[in-house]
Amino acid sequence: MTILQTILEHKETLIPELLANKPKFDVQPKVRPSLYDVLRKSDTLQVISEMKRASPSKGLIAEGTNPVEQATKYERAGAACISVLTEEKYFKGSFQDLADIANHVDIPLLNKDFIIHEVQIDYAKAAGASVILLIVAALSDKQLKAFYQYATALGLDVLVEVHNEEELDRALAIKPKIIGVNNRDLKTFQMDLAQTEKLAEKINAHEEIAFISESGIWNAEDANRVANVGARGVLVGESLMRSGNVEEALQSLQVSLPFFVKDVK
Ligand SMILES: O=C(O)c1ccccc1NCC(=O)[C@H](O)[C@H](O)COP(=O)(O)O
Repeated sequence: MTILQTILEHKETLIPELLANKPKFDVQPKVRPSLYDVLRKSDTLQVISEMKRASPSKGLIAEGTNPVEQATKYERAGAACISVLTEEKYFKGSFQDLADIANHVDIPLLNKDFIIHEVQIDYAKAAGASVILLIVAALSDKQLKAFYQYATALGLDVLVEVHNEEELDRALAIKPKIIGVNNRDLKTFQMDLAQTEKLAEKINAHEEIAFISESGIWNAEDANRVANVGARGVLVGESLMRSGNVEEALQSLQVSLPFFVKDVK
């Protein structure tokens, strides 16, 4: 069984618990900028900065990190969006992390989790997220479409994540506004920025899509590599979590976009 299957099986066991408890968090209502607009209006590569304590591929990364302090550092350094992992068993995240961060930052907030049921979208919204993640590899076509529609009806942005061309074709069928190419193969953990390069042309044929590159971004060279094929943003976890100077590390990734077109009013 792959780690993705293991995570999804574990998620399934949690759904009855989520359904039994109405999502309730002490979160002040806030209107956040749309992630889509931020990506489309900026002429530098936008950094979606992740609160990531641990991962299946790397084990512990930064276990004792205070999520609000980390998110505040990201916001001050100019992050476009904060990504918060809420999966507990493998990533040591929580919805409480998300809710706490929501009360302390004003930029878009992505709930990074493995969504397989609509109730998880209710939790994301209740805990203050303005963006959710749908992983194509984890969903049937029917689920993908239904969850996309459900989330957008709730006013959430949706990041649709793909890793290969077959997943990209399935994603394009629902006409998403934001696509993320994950450079990490979630089945083998193999990392290759070439995935972003391989899929870029097909994504760029859809002018209205804002496309980002996810995982394995460590420095300006990586950032330039994905910006050069049309990515408008990067999703970065480990390198920022491990950095002794978050501001410097984050700002080194904000490279100029070679093909910038300011097309959103
Ligand atoms: O990070 C993992 O090991 C992992 C394993 C299985 C499924 C998902 C996983 N990560 C989620 C992510 O997509 C990343 O946290 C995110 O893109 C940031 O990646 P990185 O900058 O490489 O930490």
